[in-house]
Amino acid sequence: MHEPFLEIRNATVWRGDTPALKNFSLTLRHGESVAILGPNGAGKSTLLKVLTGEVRPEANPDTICRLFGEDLWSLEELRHRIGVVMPEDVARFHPEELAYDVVLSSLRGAFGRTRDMRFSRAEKAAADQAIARLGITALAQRDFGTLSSGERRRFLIARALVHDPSVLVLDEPSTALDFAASLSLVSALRELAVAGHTLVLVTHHPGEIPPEIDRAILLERGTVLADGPKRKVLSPRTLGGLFGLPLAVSWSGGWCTVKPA
Ligand SMILES: Nc1ncnc2c1ncn2[C@@H]1O[C@H](COP(=O)(O)OP(=O)(O)OP(=O)(O)O)[C@@H](O)[C@H]1O
Repeated sequence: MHEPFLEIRNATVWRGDTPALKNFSLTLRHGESVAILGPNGAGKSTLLKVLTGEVRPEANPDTICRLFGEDLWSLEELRHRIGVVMPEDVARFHPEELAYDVVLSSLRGAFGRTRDMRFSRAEKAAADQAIARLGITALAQRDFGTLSSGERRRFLIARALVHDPSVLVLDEPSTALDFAASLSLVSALRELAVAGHTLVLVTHHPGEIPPEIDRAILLERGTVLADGPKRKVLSPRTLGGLFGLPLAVSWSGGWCTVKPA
């Protein structure tokens, strides 16, 4: 069994006055990509924020929260171990930022390059490599604001990969992408999974979980409703109960299709 990079036991996580995760337990391991699903407000983004060290559970004697085997961690160190792709990050860059610098500035934890930032040859090579992996080298000298939504999303993934993290976290990566851009994004994710990255994919769409991700975790009101092989978890009964709709689920080549029953 691979080492866990996230171990949470009996954790309650508050967001303002809301217990966004309640008595929550979950283990995620290197080498096992997962898809996390659940209705709006179920706690998916909160779970990702625990994983990226941005929020912590309430301190209780029986609560455990370990990231990469540590009870305490530095955000700087986590940044090297976890690549994070949040669609809202697109808006953090000036439209005239060079697409290449969107990727490169990740090495300084910055959202854009300033004049005084200097980068070594090795750092530039890491950016070139991440950009090449996403197939966007030809776009790297364009202004970020002139790229399509799908192209910008690819640059955000390259930005997340520039540290060569073992774990890549993606929060609803296909939001606002058209059909073709979503398909192309999913194929980029498949390549990353095949290349050995562990993906943590939050999605509202069972149909975009690639065959390379077998484990599905369903959240409901801050708790884990179901966790296991996706064919078991994404059943008409469980999904239908969660969303309050009669649903039909079919499978083909590791892909899931959900329709009204
Ligand atoms: N900054 C905040 N302040 C107060 N409450 C918050 C905050 N962030 C999240 N919450 C609340 O915590 C709960 C879980 O929110 P979270 O964003 O984790 O859900 P989610 O499953 O990611 O939802 P969605 O699918 O809508 O993105 C919700 O009830 C939400 O209103």
